[in-house]
Amino acid sequence: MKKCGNLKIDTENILPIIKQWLYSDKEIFLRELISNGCDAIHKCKVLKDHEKLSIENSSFRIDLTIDKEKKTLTFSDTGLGMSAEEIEKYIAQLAFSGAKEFLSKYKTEKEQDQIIGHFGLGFYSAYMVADKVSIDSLSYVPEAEPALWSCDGSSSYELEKGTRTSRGTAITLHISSEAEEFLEETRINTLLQKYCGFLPVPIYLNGKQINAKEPLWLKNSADCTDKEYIDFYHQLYPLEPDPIFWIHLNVDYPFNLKGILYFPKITGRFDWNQNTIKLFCNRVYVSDNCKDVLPDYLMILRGAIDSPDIPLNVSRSTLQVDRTVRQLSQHISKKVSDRLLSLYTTNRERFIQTWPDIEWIIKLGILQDDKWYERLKSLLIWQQTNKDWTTVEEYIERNRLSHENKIFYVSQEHSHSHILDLYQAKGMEVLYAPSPIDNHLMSFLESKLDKISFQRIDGALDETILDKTREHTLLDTEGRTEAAKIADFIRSKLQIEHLEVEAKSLVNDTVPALLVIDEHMRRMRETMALTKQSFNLPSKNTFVVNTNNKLVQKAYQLETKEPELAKELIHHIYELSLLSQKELAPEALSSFILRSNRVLEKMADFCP
Ligand SMILES: Nc1ncnc2c1ncn2[C@@H]1O[C@H](COP(=O)(O)OP(=O)(O)OP(=O)(O)O)[C@@H](O)[C@H]1O
Repeated sequence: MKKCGNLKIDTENILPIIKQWLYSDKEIFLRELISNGCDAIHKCKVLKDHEKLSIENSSFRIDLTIDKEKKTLTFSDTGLGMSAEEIEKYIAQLAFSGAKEFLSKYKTEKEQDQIIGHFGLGFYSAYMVADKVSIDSLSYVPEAEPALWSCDGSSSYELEKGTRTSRGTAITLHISSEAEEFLEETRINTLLQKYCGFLPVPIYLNGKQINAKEPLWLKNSADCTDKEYIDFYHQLYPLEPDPIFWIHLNVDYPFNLKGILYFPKITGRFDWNQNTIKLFCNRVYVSDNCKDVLPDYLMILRGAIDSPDIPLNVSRSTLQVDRTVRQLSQHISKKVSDRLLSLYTTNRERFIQTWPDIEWIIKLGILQDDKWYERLKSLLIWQQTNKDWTTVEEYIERNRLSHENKIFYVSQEHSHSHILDLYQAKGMEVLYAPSPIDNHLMSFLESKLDKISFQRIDGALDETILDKTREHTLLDTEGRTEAAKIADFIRSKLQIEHLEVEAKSLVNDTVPALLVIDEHMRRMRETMALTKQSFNLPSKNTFVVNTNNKLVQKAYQLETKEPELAKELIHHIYELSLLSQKELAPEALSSFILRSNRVLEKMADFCP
């Protein structure tokens, strides 16, 4: 048997569902009721434009009044009002939005953009905080009768002749005992600032106006001064230092979007998961959750985005990710990259100054988004140890003859100084790569750019820091060079498993030794540490002693007369190189200090 039917809703059950599940936060009732008042006023303006109504714009306002004794909160607007029939049609019929009906009658693109409601449910959010709600309304239609509707949250309501004498609607919430916080003026004031601070209609709380300012994003960027941008930033984030620069967004096609994005000054650590951009829909604050509207690497930006085209769910607090959202995200990414490029090309000095605040965005974007990489690869700059700034391409070009396609770097300014001395002795350029993301970035660039490789200055023993003219190449009777014998001697004194030992002629005599840490293994180890993986990678280190260094030569000569002291010295030289390369384990520090004292005592013995 085949049967067709219509789904039925049991009205007894629908209100509890709205109360408990539809809205994430109780406070949202405020946004919903004010939005309704705004819509009602906007509709009046449309009727006025269509010459159906003659009134002064100055009469438009929404008033909130708290009556603590009666435990009521009243929203009164001077909008178009409702007749008894309209209340039955729009309010008593759930999920029927008068907004849609109105728009189909008076439809123009402009008006569509400005009406907030469209689901036909928002009014019922009042029952999250109220036991009973009444509506006293007078329609704009000449000779209309006021209507008074009230409902205690059950499925029945009362409708009678109202008392209102002026056009508009007053909605009174009899606040429930669990929601008495909403009878506090300060609480309501804070919520009004948050949700309604930028609404186009004046809103008053107990007679005081809340929202005096037009949102700056609506103004033409050519008419905004720096001061206005900075003041607006402080209005959104009162405790933050001044932003470094900003981008004014204004798109009409293929979607409608306005907003201002700020690059914040980075102070201390920042949280990429923190939602800091405020999302608005027709000037109503919707959420701090801009995830998906912005790519991850831009989550650190601040500011406001206002778009009627962001597809919100019924509760208006989360978005549905669809094609528009993805387009929006790509558009914003393009705008931000254009801004960075223009700063780099027009004012490289300022770009460099702001680098500490923007480098994370640029680098993370390069790793996460190929289009971003293509657009911004030319402005990825690195500071050199001589304090100049360079791009990889410029570096490669300058050093083509001395070390083709190889880029030398150090991770930190104050570590590796003994090795840096060797490079500087040969006038070689070394970059700083201090941030934790640089490891990934260098591996990424190696995969993108043909043949280039990054090498930390202790990542391999580069030919350029060897002095071949002073190499000990003479063979003894057993066919061994002096350097090989020194290496054997060091190995026998250290006796450290898996540690390679070499003796080389280095360009700078004052450096006794250095530790060569395999570049590839070290990067893997650091990545694992960053991602908190505990797998213990074997290290692949080579201890290189300098055959031109006096201390190394002395220790070698001491072997016959004072073998114990020679051993102490070699261990000491080894641990000093670990220390200067930040490789000395914390638990080895106390034995290092004890040995230092013993060695110094011995030295003192030699003094007269
Ligand atoms: N203050 C008001 N003045 C005039 N009409 C109102 C007022 N409040 C509500 N209405 C009418 O009741 C309808 C239903 O309101 P409700 O808040 O439930 O849904 P909505 O605003 O249409 O959509 P949404 O659920 O997206 O907010 C509105 O579309 C409007 O026609």
